[in-house]
Amino acid sequence: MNAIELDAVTFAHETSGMRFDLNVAPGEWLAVIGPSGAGKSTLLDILTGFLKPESGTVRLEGRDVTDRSPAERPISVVFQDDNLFPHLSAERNVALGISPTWRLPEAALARARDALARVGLGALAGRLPGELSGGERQRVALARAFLRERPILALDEPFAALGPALRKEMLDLIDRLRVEAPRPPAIVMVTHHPGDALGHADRVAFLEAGRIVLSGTPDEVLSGRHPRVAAYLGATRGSEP
Ligand SMILES: Nc1ncnc2c1ncn2[C@@H]1O[C@H](COP(=O)(O)OP(=O)(O)OP(=O)(O)O)[C@@H](O)[C@H]1O
Repeated sequence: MNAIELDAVTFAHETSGMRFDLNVAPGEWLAVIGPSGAGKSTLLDILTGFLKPESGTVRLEGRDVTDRSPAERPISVVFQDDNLFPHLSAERNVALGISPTWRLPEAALARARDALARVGLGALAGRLPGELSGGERQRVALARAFLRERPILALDEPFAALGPALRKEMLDLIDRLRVEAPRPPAIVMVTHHPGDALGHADRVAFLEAGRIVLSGTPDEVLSGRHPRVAAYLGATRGSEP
């Protein structure tokens, strides 16, 4: 059984039509790349349930969730920013991932502290998000996402605001959290940095004009043998740090 199946899913914004067919295996890490406007965010929004497709089926863990809201789907999402409640400490933010109640039980807080220690933030568990750096905030968001143990993790350019060295650190952290997870989630990661996939993702999907044009191992796709991918890589090279 696949973790994710998008079957003939269509969606049209005012000027652009999309159609996606995609399978992601349990525990597989898929990076989604492609030019601006290709449909990467739309694909993720359909997967997470923020957009409802016009036709087709979204199946997660074998269950048809096409009409289900984001909260009803077995997914955690980490965005580029605004993942955390600004008035709550890091440990409370993480604990809310497993115990969404106002009066957090001590057991949930203890698990949250443990999760923060595993991402190197044990000493900062009591800080508010505003008292953490951008990279630290994303560590908190990742700690929460992995603690929830949802079968699917959607990453929407989570490290776009970070410099290349920090991005690499974060990708390494995901590698480690995957290995340590009782059941590693399937990951779909939208990124504007194709190089992020190398050494981390299992597969890369290249999107253009609302279609998945090519899907393969990072080495295959990023070799640039496909002319459309080569054109995209050529265009991004100038901006790739
Ligand atoms: N709310 C909207 N209303 C109308 N058109 C939209 C809307 N959101 C996206 N689009 C259009 O749909 C297409 C795909 O947009 P999408 O945001 O999915 O692309 P993307 O690959 O994520 O782009 P980027 O890399 O710039 O974030 C684009 O042509 C965009 O202009």
